[in-house]
Amino acid sequence: MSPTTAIDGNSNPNKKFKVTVVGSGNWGSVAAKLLGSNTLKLSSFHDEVRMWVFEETLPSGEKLTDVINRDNENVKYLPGIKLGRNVVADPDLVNAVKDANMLVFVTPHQFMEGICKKLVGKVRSDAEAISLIKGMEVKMEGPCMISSLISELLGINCCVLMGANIANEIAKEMFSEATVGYREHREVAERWVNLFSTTYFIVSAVEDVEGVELCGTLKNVVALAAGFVDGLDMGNNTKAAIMRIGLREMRVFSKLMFSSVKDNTFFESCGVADLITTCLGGRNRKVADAFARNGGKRSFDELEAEMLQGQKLQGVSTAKEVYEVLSKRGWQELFPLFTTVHEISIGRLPPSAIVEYSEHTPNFSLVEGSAQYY
Ligand SMILES: NC(=O)c1ccc[n+]([C@@H]2O[C@H](COP(=O)([O-])OP(=O)(O)OC[C@H]3O[C@@H](n4cnc5c(N)ncnc54)[C@H](O)[C@@H]3O)[C@@H](O)[C@H]2O)c1
Ligand SMILES: O=P(O)(O)OC[C@H](O)CO
Repeated sequence: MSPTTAIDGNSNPNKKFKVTVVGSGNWGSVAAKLLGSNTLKLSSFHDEVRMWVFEETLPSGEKLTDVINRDNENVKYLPGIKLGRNVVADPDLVNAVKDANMLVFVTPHQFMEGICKKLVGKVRSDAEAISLIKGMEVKMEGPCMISSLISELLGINCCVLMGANIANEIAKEMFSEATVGYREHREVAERWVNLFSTTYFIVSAVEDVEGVELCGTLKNVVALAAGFVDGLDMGNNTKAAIMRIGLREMRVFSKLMFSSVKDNTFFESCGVADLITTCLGGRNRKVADAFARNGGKRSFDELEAEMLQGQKLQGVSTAKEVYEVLSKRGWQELFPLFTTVHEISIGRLPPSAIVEYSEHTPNFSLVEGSAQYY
């Protein structure tokens, strides 16, 4: 960082950063609230935070955007919490991003490719992005992290922010931590840390975009396994074992995909802490619990629609995406937990298989970037 650069990475005292949040679900709305309260306090940011809303009509016949702007509350995805008057909902994606030089992406991962394609050529060339999205795409060449999708399609740098962050708790300003992952540009990471930090939301930065993003992405698969265990009333020891095995598979998978991934990242909020909170209190765990209690007879799609009222699970599609990567490489046996979670979620195996696979689980370690048995 140069000596003339301020703590927020702004070396030009006349330049003000303008923030737009792309997404307005449960976490998207909480992020907009948190950012809106900070932009009012930080002199190098414009007060207004624009929030792109995927427009929908409420049962009352009103548009969600109109209700958010009138009542200052996202009544569908974050009821009971005021967002702050400087958070402005906008149903027009291109209009929402056009003036922003700090773009916060926070939608379910399955919608991001379509969103990015609509934004090609529409964002400022000097914009910086951050992704709060836990998920990935799988292409012919292999996995494509959402931050890479944003960077490649929009031609802008993209950091990530992940952590033990159940949105409804942060909305109530309960203490938690998060991790920013960045590549090379420390001063940009510091600007994001400054923009997100509050007394109840403690953010730190590590130079490991892929490690941070894969932690946030893969823990959702382990959360499904934890939910199956809960739904089968298997107890705390079993759940702890699933979390340990899951963490190990997260680390091995991440390091096989990106040799740059650092072991220490797994000890940050984005790693072990997010795994724990998701396996205790997340939506993936909750719906997987119901799936197991129904003996796998009701699909995840059906349960998601019934239990989450429009909110989206990330774990089921991530388990499928991870499985595609594993099967292309012939690695299923190296990742028995990830493989079994996918096979249970599509009904190929019963929920009880979540512990049965362990009888023939190979132990493995990483030696010079490749998986080896030990
Ligand atoms: N909710 C949490 O506690 C939490 C915490 C940390 C990270 N995350 C991550 O943040 C990301 C966003 O999750 P969320 O909780 O804000 O969303 P959500 O699951 O609460 O809401 C779903 C959102 O998707 C939108 N949507 C529906 N159809 C769409 C379409 N066709 N195109 C675009 N958008 C559409 C809805 O309008 C809604 O805003 C996910 O990757 C999630 O894993 C969530
Ligand atoms: O509710 P989940 O399972 O989508 O998890 C929410 C967050 O990712 C927890 O950090």
